[in-house]
Order: sequence, then structure tokens, then C-alpha cells
Amino acid sequence: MTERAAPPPPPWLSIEGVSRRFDGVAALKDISFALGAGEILCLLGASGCGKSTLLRLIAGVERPETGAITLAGQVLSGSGAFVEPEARGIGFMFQDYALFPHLNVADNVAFGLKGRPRAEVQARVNEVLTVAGVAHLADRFPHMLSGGESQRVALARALAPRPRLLLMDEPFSNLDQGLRETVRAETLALLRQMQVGAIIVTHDPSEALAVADRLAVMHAGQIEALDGPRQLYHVPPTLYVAQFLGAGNVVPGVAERGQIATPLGVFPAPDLAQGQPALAFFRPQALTLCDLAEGAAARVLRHDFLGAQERVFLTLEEGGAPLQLDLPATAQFRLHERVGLRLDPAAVRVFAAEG
Ligand SMILES: Nc1ncnc2c1ncn2[C@@H]1O[C@H](COP(=O)(O)OP(=O)(O)OP(=O)(O)O)[C@@H](O)[C@H]1O
Repeated sequence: MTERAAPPPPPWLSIEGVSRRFDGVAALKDISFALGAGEILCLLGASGCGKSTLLRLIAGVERPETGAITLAGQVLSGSGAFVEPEARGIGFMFQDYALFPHLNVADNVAFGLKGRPRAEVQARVNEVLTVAGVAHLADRFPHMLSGGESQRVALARALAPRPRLLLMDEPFSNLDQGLRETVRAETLALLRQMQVGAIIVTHDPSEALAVADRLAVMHAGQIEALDGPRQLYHVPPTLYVAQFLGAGNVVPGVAERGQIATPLGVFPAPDLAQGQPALAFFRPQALTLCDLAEGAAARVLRHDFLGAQERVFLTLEEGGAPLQLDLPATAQFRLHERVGLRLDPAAVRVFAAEG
């Protein structure tokens, strides 16, 4: 599936030209993007790239130095305006869930409903605990909950006041692998059922690809790319995005008359200047083994068993960095075997080599 994601919904949350420095060092540089109502956006990036700072600015616990944040037509920050965090109608869920240890589950969930009539609070608490699948835990205290249960309670608490938008900072990172996928799928289903949009921070590319309607790859305080997950994975706009989103191979070449020649084929490079050093990037699955007569000669260096697949590392006889390709776990090949390699040209992206 390589088609472009559906066009983004009309802007509902708008971030325009937002910057923030700490002690003179820029944490966010001129960030602009928009989110549609009910949309799920992932912020993905390496440690320190500014993901949490951006989330905190939207929540209102941090103020931008420049730019504006608008939600459903209301200016939250910017042009002299500032709406306090509790008046924004935005929910926040942290990595550690931050449940109040001295309150039971029902009281934790009721916390954000203070000031409302008792019967209404009780009804809403029951409703969200039921949809989150934790109504039977209402009387327990946080230390009596498993990781998955704590996550569901935290989600119920965040959703109870009917937020317009939910901000989630690494919400699944405390769960182990198997549980993480289940809780993640349930959380997403719940957000969609309640029609609550969310911005989810993660540093895990596979999580962002699985969860996001659209995904923003951040790098050094800026948004390097923002698009649908399939588009970004298959047609990455930069080498950084390509490499951040998953395994890949890089083969060097030089632009000559609008293309680059490599041992694995000749690829179009219409945007590069004559003589400009270039890199051809492609995913492991774009490479296949073939007869020596029909492909570039290479040797099997090593292989890693991945369960469903075998990731095979090879070197081209012409030299260069090792290449990776994925084979079914049942595939037959031998260590140090001489094989032919074929590359699907449609899966190749050419970038200017930096430096
Ligand atoms: N309150 C603060 N005071 C000083 N520097 C800060 C503060 N908050 C963030 N920073 C700095 O701003 C930059 C961005 O931090 P931020 O926490 O937003 O990154 P992140 O992408 O969320 O990282 P991680 O994935 O490690 O949580 C970092 O260099 C960080 O050290």
C-alpha cells in the first residue's frame, strides 16, 4: 500500500511560527502545523528534539516566545493572549500516568470533574470506567493496579472531563511489548469512539507508523516532515526521515545528466546538479536475490533471525557499506555464498549527499 493518505481535515488546532528557547538555546524553532478535529497526530523524534516542549506549549504549562496557538478559533497563546491550562479543554496524559496514590480509581477519575453535581460526576465516572474496561477496579488504589490497568485508568481520567483534545507523552512506553500493542489498539479505538483528537509523543518509529493518521518527524527543534505514515515511510522527503522511520540501505553515486549510476542500477536524480555527490536510499524489502547473471554480484556476510523473516547482510563485490535484505524465514542461502542482487527501481529515493 503506497498510496497517499487522505488529505488532512480542515485545520482545527493551529500552531503558527512557534519558537521557544531555554537559557538562550533554541528548543523549538519556528514550528507551524495544523491538526484536524478528531485527528491523531504522532510527534516522533530523537531524544531532545523538542517533542515534550511542543506538547507543553499546547497544554499551556509552558509559554511560547513567538507565534500563536489557536484551537477551534480561540487563541490560546499569542498576540498578547494566554489561556490558562485548566481553561483550555485539553487533556494531558503522562508516561508515568501520574495517578494520585491516596485516591482510589473512581476518585482519581472524578478529580477532573470537581465542581459538578455529585450525581453527574458519578454517572460520568461510571461511564468512562466502563468504556475503558476498568469499572470493576473502581475501589482499588493505584498501587493495586497492573501497568495495563493503570494506563486504562489514566486514560479514563483524562477523558472524563470531555477534553477537546488529548495530549499524550509516551503513553505506552511503560508497558511491555505484548501488552503495549493491545493497550495501544484499545486506546486508539476509544479515542475514535469518543471522537477525541490526540497528539501522541513517541520516540518509537514503529509505534508512530502504526498509530498516526499523520505523523510529524521532528529534528533539532523543527518539524522535518509531516505527512501520512505510508507516504513518509515509502517516499521520505529527506534522508534523515528515511533513516529514522526504519531500516534502509544507502548506495553512493554521482549525478550525471539528471541520474545517478550505482552497481544496482541507474536512478533518476532530476533535482541534482551535474557532478553532485548523491545517495540512493531503499528499504531492505526493495532488494531481492536473483541469479548471478541477472543482478549485481554480492556475498552473504551474516544474517539475523527475526522470527517471521531473516534479515540478510551482504556486500556488493564492487564494494561499499553492507546492504540489508529481508527473506522469508524458510529461504535457502548460505553464509559467504555468492549471489545476485536485484533492486526494485520504484522503491529508490535519491538524495543529495551532505558534507
Ligand atoms: N525547563 C527546561 N529548562 C532548560 N532546558 C530545557 C527545559 N525543557 C527542555 N529543555 C531542553 O530543550 C530541548 C528539548 O527538550 P524536550 O524535552 O522537549 O525534548 P524531547 O524531544 O521531548 O526529548 P525526550 O524524548 O528525551 O523526552 C532539550 O535540549 C532540553 O534539554
